[in-house]
Amino acid sequence: MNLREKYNIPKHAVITVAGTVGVGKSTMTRSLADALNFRTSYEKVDSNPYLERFYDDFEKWAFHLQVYFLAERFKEQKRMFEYGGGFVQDRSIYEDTGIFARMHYEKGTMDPVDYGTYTELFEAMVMTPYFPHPDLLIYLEGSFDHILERIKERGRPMEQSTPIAYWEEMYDRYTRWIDSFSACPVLRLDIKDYDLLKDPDATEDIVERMAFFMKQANLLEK
Ligand SMILES: Nc1ncnc2c1ncn2[C@@H]1O[C@H](COP(=O)(O)OP(=O)(O)O)[C@@H](O)[C@H]1O
Ligand SMILES: Nc1ncnc2c1ncn2[C@H]1C[C@H](O)[C@@H](COP(=O)(O)O)O1
Repeated sequence: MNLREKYNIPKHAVITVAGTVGVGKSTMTRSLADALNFRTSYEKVDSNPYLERFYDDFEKWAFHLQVYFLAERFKEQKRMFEYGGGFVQDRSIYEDTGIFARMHYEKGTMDPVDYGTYTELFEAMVMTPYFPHPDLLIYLEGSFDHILERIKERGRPMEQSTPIAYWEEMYDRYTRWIDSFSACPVLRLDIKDYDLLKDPDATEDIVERMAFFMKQANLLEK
């Protein structure tokens, strides 16, 4: 019996892992998907044709990158729908608009006309009754220093050369964003409370917490 069956997690659930850069979303996505026997949906980093150019010149590439991410996430949404769920997804589409696009617009590195076009496109595609929300969003949080340490440890060159102020701004925005997020139920996990890389029991503890949370929210299989 896998952990999904043991804890009655619905077979068709879509679980999204959210949080700032470097907090541990991809690692959590992999562990949960393995434990639940779910498929994964990752965001494209290595094969993303705009990401490095974007980090080199925010103003020039912000719009291209946002449209690219929006298209990619929408395709993934379609794929998850076609499989009928049973997915763990690395980052939500809501973070693209609520954190990244908005931050670049408000900090002056995304043109206001581009931002308007992007927002209209996002709303037409996502803010419709036909767009299914995840069943659960797992929000990973931790201290800024801990997260910065992880960004350094992972060592993606384009992120190493980005000023720390950028990560600080993003961190603060995430903290405010999650407090008002209401598109689906949110389970918050503090990264100091588990270590998926060193503790073999950590994943089961998290699945158990998920099941407890989903039971309170009436989301479990009967
Ligand atoms: N639970 C964990 N315990 C210890 N280190 C972790 C944990 N999760 C992630 N890491 C490390 O932190 C770094 C960022 O993790 P990653 O999953 O790539 O983050 P994200 O997808 O949120 O950007 C990686 O070096 C990863 O090995
Ligand atoms: N929507 C986005 N706009 C700008 N940058 C983004 C967006 N989504 C992801 N990113 C960046 C941030 C990181 O450098 C990589 C991957 O994110 P991660 O949180 O490490 O999975 O892409």
